[in-house]
Amino acid sequence: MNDMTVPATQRPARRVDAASIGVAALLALILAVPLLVGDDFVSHVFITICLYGALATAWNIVGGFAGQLSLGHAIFYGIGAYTAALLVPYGISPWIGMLGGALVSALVGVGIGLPCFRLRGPFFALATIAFLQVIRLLALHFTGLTGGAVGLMVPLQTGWQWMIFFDRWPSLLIAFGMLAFTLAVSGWIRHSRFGYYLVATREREPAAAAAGVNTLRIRLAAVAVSAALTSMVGTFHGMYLTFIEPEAMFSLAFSVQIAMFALIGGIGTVLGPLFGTLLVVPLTELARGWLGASALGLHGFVYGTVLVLIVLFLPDGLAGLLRRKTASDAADVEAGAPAASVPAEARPARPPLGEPILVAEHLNKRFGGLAVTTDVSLSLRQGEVLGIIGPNGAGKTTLFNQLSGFLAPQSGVVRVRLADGSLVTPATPHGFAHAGVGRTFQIVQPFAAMTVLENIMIGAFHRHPGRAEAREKALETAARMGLWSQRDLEARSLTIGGLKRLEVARVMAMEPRILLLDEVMAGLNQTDVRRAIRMIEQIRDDGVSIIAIEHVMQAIMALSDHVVVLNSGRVIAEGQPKEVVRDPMVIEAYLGKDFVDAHPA
Ligand SMILES: Nc1ncnc2c1ncn2[C@@H]1O[C@H](COP(=O)(O)OP(=O)(O)OP(=O)(O)O)[C@@H](O)[C@H]1O
Repeated sequence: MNDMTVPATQRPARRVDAASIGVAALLALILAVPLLVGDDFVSHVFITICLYGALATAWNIVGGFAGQLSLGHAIFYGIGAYTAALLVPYGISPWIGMLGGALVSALVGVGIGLPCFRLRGPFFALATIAFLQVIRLLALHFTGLTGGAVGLMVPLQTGWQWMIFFDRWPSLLIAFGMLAFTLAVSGWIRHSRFGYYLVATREREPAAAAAGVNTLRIRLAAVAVSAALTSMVGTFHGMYLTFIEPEAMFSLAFSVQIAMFALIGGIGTVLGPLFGTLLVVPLTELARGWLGASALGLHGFVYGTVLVLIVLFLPDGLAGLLRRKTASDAADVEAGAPAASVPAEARPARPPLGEPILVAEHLNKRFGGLAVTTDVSLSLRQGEVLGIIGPNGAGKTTLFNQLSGFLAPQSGVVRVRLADGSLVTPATPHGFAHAGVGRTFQIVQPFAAMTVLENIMIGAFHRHPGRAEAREKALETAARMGLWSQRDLEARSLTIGGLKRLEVARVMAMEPRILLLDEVMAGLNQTDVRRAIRMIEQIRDDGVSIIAIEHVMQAIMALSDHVVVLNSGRVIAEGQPKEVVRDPMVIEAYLGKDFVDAHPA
């Protein structure tokens, strides 16, 4: 790696250090204030802050990182409380019950997630509410187990073994430990490959799948972790309250409340849920304490007011405010980039084309009555650039979707040769990615909330699971793809040319052996087209075999070793570019006579 990358990799570390000190100071205050004040009510408020902060942080793993707005998280809270409380009469410590509850909750979470993760937006939220109501009704019905509407008293045995104390401070220590543990898990997730994959899946599921992410599995893992953590807090809260009943334990209002803390503090950030809790819980508890029975339900008014103010003035929550501040402090872009590309004359001569590396045989695909690909066969050889051209609606993108696992052909097969020479037929986008096939999308699919570098890291994680190595690979790829100076910008701020390069950079960071490019030059000006042609030549010379759908004939003529022409879903011609453009059928269906007049032999 070039020397110039060293400052770039060190600078964020200093920011992280400052942030870590801030977090440690905040946590120390949360623990120290109630211990120093020594008042029961203050201790109770801080215990509540710790517990709700932990619950909101756990919720945020699914609701924020994965972007799935669950309103049924009380299910796991209730399971945690009931599992431990039901085991206590058998002499089993709640600490053991807590682990059992976490395991049951993780399994229930996966069971609910499997059908629900097929749903999007409000439908997902509604489905989680429906599951919560079913479980609440079941808990009310099975009175022998749960005590039904009458509820269940937790046997009053005190001491660390039973999680019940006369003093407040042991409860405070446990609640604080839960908050710290949940934050540590959440922070680890956010900064690991798992967290990057979750955010990528939230932002653009197809692009994440093309980068090799098994999007369903990653979401199920998130719900399992989130459910287990929520359940652990539920166990302790049940013991702290010493009385549990279905209406309170499986409450919709409680589920909404947890989600709201995260929304107020900053959804999808590690500390946001805690910030939200720190703002709202003291306000509501103090209002309750001061006004007592004269203003029952006032806490709902406080939540509502804070939520309205946040939505109006801080749509990214409190954490968004902090992020804006640190981003402006850190606006320090260095100039210059490592050498981006090797000059063409310095590159070694191209080796002869090798054996077929991707083969499609007799692909047929219909959408209802419309035959979009009919008996399409093609073969890409090692080191080759295969151009696919054809008029709009010819079926080119549909063919690409079959070559990358996004669509299953009704008949026909796609085979990919692995590095060891064996042929496989993957069935899913991540299966194709694992077989070495990378693809771009005709309509660019950036992970908008991530920086350019983080976007490229999503591709780099495919072969470099560690964050540091993925970052190193992404920096190198950014330099090669001419994105060095934009690496710390949010992807949404790039121009169309930059977005197209980012699309290719993300795929190249996966180190694919086969690259499928879907109209990467559409909408580019002449300078950017020439730049893109040089970029693709360089990728080809690095040993990647390429299939490119393109309308820019200048690029097709300059790059392609072989061209396939599609029209109305059928291959109407194929061969060397110079032969194909003179084919009367191609001229009639696609190029037009003007093209031949403008490009005489
Ligand atoms: N999911 C779908 N459901 C129904 N019809 C579809 C679907 N996707 C594509 N089509 C139709 O299939 C045909 C081929 O579309 P496709 O996008 O593959 O063409 P294309 O050659 O890539 O076109 P363009 O050059 O405009 O991108 C079009 O008529 C399109 O409307």
